[in-house]
Amino acid sequence: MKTIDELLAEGVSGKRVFVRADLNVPLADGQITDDGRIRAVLPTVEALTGAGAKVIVASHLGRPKGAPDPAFSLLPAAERLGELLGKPVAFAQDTVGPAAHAAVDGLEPGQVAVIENLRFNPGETSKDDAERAAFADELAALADVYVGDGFGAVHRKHASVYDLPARLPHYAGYLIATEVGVLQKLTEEVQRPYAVVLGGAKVSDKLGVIDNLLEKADRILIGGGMVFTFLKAKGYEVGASMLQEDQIPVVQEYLKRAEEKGVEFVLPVDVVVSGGFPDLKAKEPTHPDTVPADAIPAGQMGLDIGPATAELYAAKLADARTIFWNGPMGVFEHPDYAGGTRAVAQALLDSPAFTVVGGGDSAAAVRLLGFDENAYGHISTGGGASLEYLEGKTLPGLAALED
Ligand SMILES: Nc1ncnc2c1ncn2[C@@H]1O[C@H](COP(=O)(O)OP(=O)(O)O)[C@@H](O)[C@H]1O
Ligand SMILES: O=C(OP(=O)(O)O)[C@H](O)COP(=O)(O)O
Repeated sequence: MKTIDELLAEGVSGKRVFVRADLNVPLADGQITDDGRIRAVLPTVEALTGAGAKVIVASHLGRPKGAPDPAFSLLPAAERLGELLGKPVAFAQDTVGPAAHAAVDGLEPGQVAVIENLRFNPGETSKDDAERAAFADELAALADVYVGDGFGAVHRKHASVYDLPARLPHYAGYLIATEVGVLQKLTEEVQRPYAVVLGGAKVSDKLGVIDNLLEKADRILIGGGMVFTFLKAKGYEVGASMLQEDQIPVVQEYLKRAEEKGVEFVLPVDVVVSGGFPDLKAKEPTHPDTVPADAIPAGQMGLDIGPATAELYAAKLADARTIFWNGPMGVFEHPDYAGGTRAVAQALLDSPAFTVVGGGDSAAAVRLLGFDENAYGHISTGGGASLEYLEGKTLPGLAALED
């Protein structure tokens, strides 16, 4: 994989450089609540502007449905990027249309333009190779060189991640190089016991990863929205909680295999429930209940692991030598449901293990709950990406950067 240092050595002055970043930051009411992913791409953008490149920064944000949707505009991220760079950043209100071309044509060496959300275009995420290729051709027309630095999206076979680098000279940015360096070590020299903590809301993505983790980890602790498919698989009722009904047989098979292989699955013993999903804007008290994990009342929604579970998980992490954590334990954005995530974040710090926290929301949670991000072994900007990397899978966005 050629890195950006080689590009800089070759010279980029006056060249149009397309930086595929992951600026998929959490937003509340249109405001960025954590800018970690924007800060993570600064070294790459600053090196390029410093060398006189015309820099085009592109990213997805959220999961819009292949058409413009103001709720998912990249404008707030572009503004924040400008603040962090300390200079104005042009913003194009389309991705490959006239506004994007005008913004790029208007760039002087050392200047930056952000184009609108890549996923406003159906070609970006299409499963149809020809449709993705056509969109990649349009993106390629904007630039002379490609720098891949959106680590959080390298597991996606999307036009800007996978097809575009094939059309331009391509290099890995500093973030991708750093992430891969740390995670590679984790695949080669894992100190045991190796504990993996999984939570969050992207349940179908992450359940698949467990198949492979059963071969690698000694202990797997489950929290977040994933919990309820496990509880249901054990025969418990889960009320109105998040549930992947179709995955129940898969989870049952995981539980069986774990027992055969001596891998310890640790599931919640208690759950914090409420009558519905909390209002994350108002953040008013919701008066939740804590109930045993096998007694979630009908109509109640599980929104965090309970305090007994938090204590159990801390104990299960205390003697681990390696811990990988992806996915908040609950709806940490509301103070009533942040306890489990806070407890796990603290348990990682209390343990002597090498600790890796992966994922946009997990990394944001650590910072928003007031923990020192530098106290962890590594904070990865990618959750799904780091999990799939640790599985040993070939990731489309990394393969595309190979020569
Ligand atoms: N029990 C739950 N029910 C619904 N959502 C949950 C639950 N637990 C956690 N979440 C949500 O999961 C989201 C993060 O999930 P995800 O995107 O998978 O994590 P990451 O970005 O770290 O990979 C958070 O916004 C959080 O509110
Ligand atoms: O937030 C992301 O992944 P993550 O939640 O696994 O860290 C990336 O921006 C990828 O987004 P996607 O899961 O909508 O493809």
